[in-house]
Amino acid sequence: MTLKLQLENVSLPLSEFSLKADLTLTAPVTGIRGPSGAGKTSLIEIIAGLRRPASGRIVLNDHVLCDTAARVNLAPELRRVGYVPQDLALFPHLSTRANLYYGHRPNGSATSHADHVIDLLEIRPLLTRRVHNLSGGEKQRVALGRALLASPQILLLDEPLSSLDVRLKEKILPYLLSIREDLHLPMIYVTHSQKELQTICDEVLTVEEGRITQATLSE
Ligand SMILES: Nc1ncnc2c1ncn2[C@@H]1O[C@H](COP(=O)(O)OP(=O)(O)OP(=O)(O)O)[C@@H](O)[C@H]1O
Repeated sequence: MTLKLQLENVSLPLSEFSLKADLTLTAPVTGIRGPSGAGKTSLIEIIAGLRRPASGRIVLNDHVLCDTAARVNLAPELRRVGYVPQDLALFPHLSTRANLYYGHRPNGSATSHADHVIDLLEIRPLLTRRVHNLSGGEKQRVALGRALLASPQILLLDEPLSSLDVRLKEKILPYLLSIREDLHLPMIYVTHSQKELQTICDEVLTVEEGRITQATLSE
């Protein structure tokens, strides 16, 4: 899947500064890094539709998601944007299956897409388990699966490995690479880890006090 995500003169006032974005993303996987409190999550949430910018325009593959001048701001579920927040936001009392299919959007070959995702992430044995009984790594895979079953055109990942210990990081990273290689799904990947940036990302942006600059992967 090719990507063209345009953020045109996007501005969001935060407590100490404003987040400003004026860029076009086309890389398969764009990494986002920057100090704590720099505005990384805010940027992701604007794209996901969870926050409304004060001004600007956001266009995903020629589909207008937000245009403040035209008073357009699509609801998150209408954006074809998959989002896995830092806290995963799973429903603990529901089964893995119910969580997975929560935002399910059949994409034509519906069953095969769902089956493919479930097998790719190796979560079939977990389908009938309640989510609150799953391990951290299992929950992470279920959250990824839920986002993928909504057939997004882009996947937004906010520090997907940061809460996992080293052993689990090593286990989950290959699944993220499979999403990249097998599903060819473009991603925006927020991380503090240079290793993750180098392993999974094609380009990297740095966010500092709301300002976004292009960086190189080797820095
Ligand atoms: N709803 C809000 N209104 C105003 N300011 C906010 C809001 N949410 C967060 N902020 C502030 O905006 C700044 C950026 O927050 P954000 O969560 O986007 O940073 P971040 O780069 O993702 O940080 P971290 O790496 O710690 O997750 C912080 O100073 C935060 O306190």
